[in-house]
Amino acid sequence: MTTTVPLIYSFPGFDGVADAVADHIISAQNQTLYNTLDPKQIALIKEEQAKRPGLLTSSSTASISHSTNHSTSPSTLNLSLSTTQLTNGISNGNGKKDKKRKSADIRFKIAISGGSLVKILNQGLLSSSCKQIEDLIEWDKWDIYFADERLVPFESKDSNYGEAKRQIFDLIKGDKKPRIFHIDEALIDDSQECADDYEKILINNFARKDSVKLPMFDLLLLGCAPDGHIASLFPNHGEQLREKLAWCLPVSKAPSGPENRITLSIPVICHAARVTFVVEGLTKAPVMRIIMERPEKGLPSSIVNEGAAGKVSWFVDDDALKDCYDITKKKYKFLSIETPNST
Ligand SMILES: O=C1O[C@H](COP(=O)(O)O)[C@@H](O)[C@H](O)[C@H]1O
Repeated sequence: MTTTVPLIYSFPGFDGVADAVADHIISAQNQTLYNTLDPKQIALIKEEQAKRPGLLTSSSTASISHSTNHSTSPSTLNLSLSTTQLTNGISNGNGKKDKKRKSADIRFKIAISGGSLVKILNQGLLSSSCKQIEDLIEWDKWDIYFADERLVPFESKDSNYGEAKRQIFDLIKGDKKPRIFHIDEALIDDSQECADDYEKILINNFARKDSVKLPMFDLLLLGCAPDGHIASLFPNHGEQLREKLAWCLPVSKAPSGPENRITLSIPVICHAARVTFVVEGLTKAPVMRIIMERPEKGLPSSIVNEGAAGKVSWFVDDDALKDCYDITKKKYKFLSIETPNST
């Protein structure tokens, strides 16, 4: 394994991480939906879209998404386009314009993890002192997926979807809601069936007509546990870490937390447009040192640092970085919201 250096942003504490992660998410959202971070340009595009609802705003890669009964807010067949650019039409590759793809169809496709990340997202997106955020997040253009799920009932505190619902989705004000793609709770007793079913949702949404080798999330948010697992990929589960084909894997005998789970595979994680790790707290200091200074140990996050090189960033507080000496920390530059006091 070569040494690949990801971007490491460090912050004095939890609030600083939460504010920066919120800014990072909004920037990914705007880049996906408008292909720009410039608020004036975004306002202009929105104005144009309001005047001409059919305006095409995107080109290049198109993925077709179709909501299934797994989405909590089903809607109609939908074409979603990943890079945006104001244009009057989209070339279908033969130089012809495809009139069907409309700006309103572009979705921000994000996958989130469970665990401590959920609190960070609650703080950064919904409880921030920065009031601007409410106006900047376009929840109704989000498709939210899960990087992994623990196979327990949704009402359990161990359920990633359950906790995200209680701490994020249920607290979104107004009627503009995201579409949420979670596992089928009826399948929690069979991890293989549950993983296959979730993979089908991904295939349906990312590859219905196109032959797509891997789904491409616009943003994938990952945590990292003290034992080094990310999503539900555990350090000593070699077979899973080496998986090349499957998008979604069943996990049994997880060494910490609920034993049975499903998880996105390493190739899917590495294929995302942006892979972002969010880690805070003293308990993470030992594992952060191994990840940052001993990549040859091959922890799951080191595999991702390498496999998704150039797209990976880490948002970490000073406690979690306290044992890392041989790293270059970057100061995070706010791109979409005003720099809050916490950083
Ligand atoms: O089991 C899990 O743990 C990881 C890390 O959680 P954290 O609380 O240490 O941040 C989490 O990312 C994953 O989604 C979850 O299933």
